Amino acid sequence: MRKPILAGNWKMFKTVSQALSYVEHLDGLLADIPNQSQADVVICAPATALYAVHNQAQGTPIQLGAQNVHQAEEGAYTGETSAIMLKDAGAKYVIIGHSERRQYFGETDESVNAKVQQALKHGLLPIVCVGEDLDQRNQGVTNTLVESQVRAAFNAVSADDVARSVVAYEPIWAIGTGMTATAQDANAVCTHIRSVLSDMYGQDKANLVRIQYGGSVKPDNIAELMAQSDIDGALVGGASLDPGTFASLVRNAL
Ligand SMILES: O=C[C@H](O)COP(=O)(O)O
Repeated sequence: MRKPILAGNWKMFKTVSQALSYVEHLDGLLADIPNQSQADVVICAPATALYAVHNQAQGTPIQLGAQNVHQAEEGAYTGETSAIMLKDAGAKYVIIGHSERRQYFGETDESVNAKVQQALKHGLLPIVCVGEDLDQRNQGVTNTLVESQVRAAFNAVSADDVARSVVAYEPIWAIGTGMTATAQDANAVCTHIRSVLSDMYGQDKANLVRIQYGGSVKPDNIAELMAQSDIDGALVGGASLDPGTFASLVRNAL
């Protein structure tokens, strides 16, 4: 049985003071959800707020993730953040290869793979994002594309490391648009992702990997998504920005 993982991706929102007040508020709301400990609740904060959120979240069920990592150990990479730094700031997870990073910052399957390896090397758990755009979906190449993204992301990664990783299936056309894949369509792609992982690492390891769906997930559609066989959680953008909405989403997910 895979533990559900509900991760909020704040993207480029929230100052440190806004982040701290959010965490305090969310902690109080989670306390009212009796079975909340059955899920991992993660906030992927901007780099500037990581350390402060880490401190604020001590002793709460809220776990911390980052939104990006550089693939190098350290060096002259102005503006970048290493896995060592993220770990030091308190991050447990890191989102890698989000479609916004691929689209606006030139990330490729190769850089995603390097980042996955670097994150795992330093004990960060990657949340690896894959997904098709609307043209690709209309052309019927979703499974082919997602398969190549998954194979590339985990190239040369050990089976044990893959089992600790999270994959987020995020159809690009559903991100921030209010358009959600149907739960059945989303699950079909997540099942395909698991079959690819099974082909790469064997069924037992593939069954340990948690696969999230992302793309306009809200409190009112999370339950149906979570009821699917291969969806183990959600990567949530807009609906994670308000603690009340995110807490409702966690409640409805369970
Ligand atoms: O990382 C989160 C995704 O990009 C989904 O964003 P959204 O929930 O605002 O559609």
